[in-house]
Amino acid sequence: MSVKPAREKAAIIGGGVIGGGWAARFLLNGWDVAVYDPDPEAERKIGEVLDNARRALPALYDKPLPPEGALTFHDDLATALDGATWVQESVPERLDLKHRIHADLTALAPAGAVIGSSTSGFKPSELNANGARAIVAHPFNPVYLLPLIELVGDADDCVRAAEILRSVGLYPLKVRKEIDAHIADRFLEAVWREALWLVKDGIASTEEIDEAIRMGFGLRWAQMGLFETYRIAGGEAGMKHFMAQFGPALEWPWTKLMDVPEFTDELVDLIAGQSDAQSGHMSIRQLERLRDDNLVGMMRSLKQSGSGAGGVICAHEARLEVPQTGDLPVTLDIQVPQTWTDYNGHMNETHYLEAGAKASDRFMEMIGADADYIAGGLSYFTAESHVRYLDETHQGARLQVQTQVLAGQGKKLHLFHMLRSGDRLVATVETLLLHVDLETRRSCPPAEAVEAQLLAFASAHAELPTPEGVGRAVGQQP
Ligand SMILES: NC(=O)C1=CN([C@@H]2O[C@H](COP(=O)(O)OP(=O)(O)OC[C@H]3O[C@@H](n4cnc5c(N)ncnc54)[C@H](O)[C@@H]3O)[C@@H](O)[C@H]2O)C=CC1
Ligand SMILES: C[N+](C)(C)CC(=O)CC(=O)[O-]
Repeated sequence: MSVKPAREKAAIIGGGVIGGGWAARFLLNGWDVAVYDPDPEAERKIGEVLDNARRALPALYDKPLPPEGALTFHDDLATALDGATWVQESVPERLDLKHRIHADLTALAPAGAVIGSSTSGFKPSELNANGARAIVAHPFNPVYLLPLIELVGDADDCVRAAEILRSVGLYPLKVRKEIDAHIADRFLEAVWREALWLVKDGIASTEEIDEAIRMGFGLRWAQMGLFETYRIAGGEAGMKHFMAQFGPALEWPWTKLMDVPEFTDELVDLIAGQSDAQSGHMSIRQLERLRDDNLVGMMRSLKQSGSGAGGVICAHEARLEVPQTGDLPVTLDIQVPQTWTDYNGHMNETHYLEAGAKASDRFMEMIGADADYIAGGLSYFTAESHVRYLDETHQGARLQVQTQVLAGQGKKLHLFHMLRSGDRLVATVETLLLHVDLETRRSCPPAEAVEAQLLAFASAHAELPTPEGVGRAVGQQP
């Protein structure tokens, strides 16, 4: 009898904005999560973060995440920590408070557990000044979507932590030396400081500053960062030319450098007032959902090239399984992202074909026509597709595709994809693919091993009834 392995457990100490995001990241990756937070509102707040996470994180993937773990709340720290593999402290950014909490965590957490701190700026040597054993595991909001975790501290603990973080789809970046505010918050601090000056000096409003970011360099940074972007900006002459041209500007008075505007009531009111005028018509949860839908759309695009966060999702997706049920292979199992929907409030027509195309790609992998095979110069091209739209499906719905081989001999591969949402058949995509030589760009027979696997599917599927709708032409719909 096979014994199901026990689920891993994470203890979340402090369940606010960041602790809630960590809880969602672990839960949606199948971990049990125990939360310790004295705030009586913590359960409600985490519930709301979790609702937003459920509509966003699974929509990044073309495979389902593991079944959700169990979420529990505890008044007693020892119970929350019992059996935890990962302990994440996310209490407010005050060193005295962090010292008290880490003394307790070091005493009570299981000896083998990683103890991470979400601190935005404290160094491990500061956190551990009284003998604690934490590493910095600094996340980015929303933790359930953004992959970066800056790891700072003991080398062995960071190696162990990195493997766990990768298993839940995160991207650990080991910071070589501890410094105040790690790597990313050094930038964010500089940008924020300059922005505060621009508002205080009446140069720009909060809205104009946000436009200056999101209409320009913000778009560039998500896919290439700073240095790769500037390499291109140097033109054919490259990075040295870029530095020669723009380096001297660092000496000019472009920035206020280290001066920080004084946080007077007047400045705080000015910024808060402009921010209300800019975004006050939406609640924080609505803004979070808008942000998440945009992030999911952008991150799904980055998957195409494997750039930046897109590469992290691809690597995590390769570790996920598509559960198989029934006589036909399940070739796609996804949660419909918001960016697949349209002004009619349902999944847009183009994405039914996209789902069919992804199912064809997956079926090719199943018969051995995978990335290595394609790199070897052989592949399939789609020659014809027919989509029947039978029912609606919506954002957040689970969409599963099962694929029947109608014919699979020689150069031809004739597939019938059935798209289901729950027990409803919402579309069929019938596709004819031709095997091609990528050098001559002409059709040719597949390699023997691929043909053998294809024939095995084809003969098994020939025993099954022909699905309703096969061979249907446009206009024949009843
Ligand atoms: N908000 C952000 O954008 C980011 C914050 N961080 C870091 O994450 C940490 C937490 O920040 P936020 O989540 O923003 O703060 P928050 O104020 O939203 O949440 C803090 C939570 O800790 C709880 N708490 C207070 N004392 C506690 C105690 N003794 N034991 C257990 N829980 C306790 C509070 O009730 C609250 O729910 C900070 O170290 C911060 O620097 C890191 C990345 C981004
Ligand atoms: C504002 N902040 C310093 C708490 C921001 C971070 O630490 C990271 C983030 O999510 O931007």
